[in-house]
Amino acid sequence: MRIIRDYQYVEAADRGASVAIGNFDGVHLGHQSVIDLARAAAPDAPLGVLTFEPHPREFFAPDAPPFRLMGPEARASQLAKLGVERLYQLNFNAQLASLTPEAFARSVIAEGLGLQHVVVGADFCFGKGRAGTAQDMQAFGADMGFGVTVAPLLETSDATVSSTAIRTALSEARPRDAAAMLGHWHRIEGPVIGGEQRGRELGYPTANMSIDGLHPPAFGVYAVLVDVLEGPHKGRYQGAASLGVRPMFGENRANLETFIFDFSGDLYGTHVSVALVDHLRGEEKFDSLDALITQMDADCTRARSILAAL
Ligand SMILES: Cc1cc2nc3c(=O)[nH]c(=O)nc-3n(C[C@H](O)[C@H](O)[C@H](O)COP(=O)(O)O)c2cc1C
Ligand SMILES: Nc1ncnc2c1ncn2[C@@H]1O[C@H](COP(=O)(O)OP(=O)(O)O)[C@@H](O)[C@H]1O
Repeated sequence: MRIIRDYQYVEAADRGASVAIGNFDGVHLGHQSVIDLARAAAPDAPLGVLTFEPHPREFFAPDAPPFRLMGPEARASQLAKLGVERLYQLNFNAQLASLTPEAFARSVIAEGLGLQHVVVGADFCFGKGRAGTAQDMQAFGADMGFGVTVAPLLETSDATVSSTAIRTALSEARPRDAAAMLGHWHRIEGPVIGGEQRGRELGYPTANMSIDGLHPPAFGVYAVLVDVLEGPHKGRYQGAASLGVRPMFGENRANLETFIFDFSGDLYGTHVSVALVDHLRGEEKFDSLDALITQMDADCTRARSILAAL
């Protein structure tokens, strides 16, 4: 998959694609069906996704609480897994935000990227003031020479699949419900960072990861699947992770701390991906470190049996 960040000066090989447009936060089942429509609309064209970075909501409200399900790297790797060959990840800035719907269709889609076909969801809005609708896109396509498919909103048996519904499920400690809408586990990805070096003393060294900039799932202890994505320890593991502020040890910045079963080795700086499978309990402040360790032993036993049953 090639990532193209500018809609001007695009190479010939990166033009003529059939593209799904949107933010693709989470790359959930609805997003996957939109991508399938882009593939079906022009099977011989390069398959693409047109998205924005930062997320337009982050651009317009930079101080709002973090809401994203994934960062741009995790999104790109998830899209690549679906067979996307071109990721047009346009820099969302004041200039792009100021384009009218017609100027966006002409300058970005028709002329800049030379797209052959675009697929948008039925609720898609675009251009300055979000004034353009999916129907407007169809009219521009007819006029400017690109095909347009409007994808219906995907529903599961009980709800419309949406990034918002997935955020709610994660906030309410229902990671399996989130996974049912995502079509994959919700994952937190990034490099392992240093902590207080307390874990090894407790007998539970934990690979720590930042959750800055991400929608925080419910705090507490989770059964997790761990993919070490690179380096000598690359592979799939199981574990138990604590997500939150660690009330045993004062007020801390929320992060994710993962104890990996049957593992020893140095993971600092290594990119890992942690999938939240089940929420076991909330974070607690125990009377003693021994009480915490006893509870961690129980958490790990329970996580092992949950993960063995997957
Ligand atoms: C399975 C598990 C359960 C945990 N439960 C709690 C908890 O209930 N309360 C808490 O304050 N910290 C909890 N933690 C976080 C540990 O306190 C933290 O990982 C440990 O202090 C290591 O910190 P360090 O990585 O900065 O060295 C838990 C960690 C794991 C792996
Ligand atoms: N089973 C394991 N699970 C997680 N990390 C481990 C494990 N064994 C060794 N490590 C290494 O130990 C580090 C965590 O040790 P810890 O004492 O908790 O330090 P820190 O406070 O820096 O996270 C991890 O980042 C990783 O490099």
